[in-house]
Amino acid sequence: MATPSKIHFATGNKKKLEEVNAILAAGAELPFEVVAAKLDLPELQGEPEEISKEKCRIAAKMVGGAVMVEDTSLCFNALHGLPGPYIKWFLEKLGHDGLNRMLAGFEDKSAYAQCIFAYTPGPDTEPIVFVGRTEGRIVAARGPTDFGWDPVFLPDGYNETYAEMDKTTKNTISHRYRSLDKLRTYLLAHAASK
Ligand SMILES: O=c1nc[nH]c2c1ncn2[C@H]1C[C@H](O)[C@@H](COP(=O)(O)OP(=O)(O)OP(=O)(O)O)O1
Ligand SMILES: [Mg+2]
Repeated sequence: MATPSKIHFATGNKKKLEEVNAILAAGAELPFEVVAAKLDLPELQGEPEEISKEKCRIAAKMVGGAVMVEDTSLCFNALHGLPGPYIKWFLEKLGHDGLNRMLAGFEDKSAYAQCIFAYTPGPDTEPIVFVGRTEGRIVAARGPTDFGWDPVFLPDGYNETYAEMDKTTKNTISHRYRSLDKLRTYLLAHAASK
C-alpha cells in the first residue's frame, strides 16, 4: 500500500521520541509527516517480532490510521538473549548495578541491543517489521542516567557507553537507527511508486 502522508509514532517514552525525531531529521526530507502519539502501550510477552506487531495493531486501532511503533530489547548472550523484551522490568527492579551482577557468574559480558519497528498503513493491514541490532557488552554504569540502560551498554568498537557518547554518534550506530533506517527506506520506496 502507498505510504500515507501522515504516520503516527506511538510511544510512551519521551527519549525514544527524541531519538526518532533526530534520526529522521538527519536524513533526506521525507514525503510524509511523522507525528507523535503519546500512548501508554501494553508491555506484551512473547517473541520480540510478535510483540512489536501486536503493539502496532493495538496502536493502529487506537489512532485509527497509519502507525509506527517500536519495541526495544537488551539481550545478554550468556543468558541466551534474556532479559530481551523484559529489560524494562529488570532495569526497574535491579538497576544498572543489578544488570551487571546478573552477569557476575559469567565470563561472557557480551550483549546486543535490538530495536524492532513495526509499521502499518492502517488498522486493517498486517504490520511489517524492521529489525536493527547493535552488538556490545555490559559494563559498570558510566555517563548520564537519563535514558534507560544507556550507561551500561558499551557498543563494540567504541570506548564510550551509549550514555557517554554524543547523541549524534549514538543516533548513527544504534539499534534504533538501524531499524528506523530500514523502515525509512521502505516508506520512501513505497512513496515513490505511488
Ligand atoms: O536506546 C535505549 N537506550 C537505553 N534504554 C532504552 C533504549 N530504548 C529503550 N530503552 C529502555 C526503555 C525501557 O525500559 C526498555 C524498553 O522497553 P519498551 O517497551 O521498548 O519501551 P517503553 O515502554 O519505555 O516505551 P514504549 O511506550 O514505546 O513501549 O528499554
Ligand atoms: Mg513499552
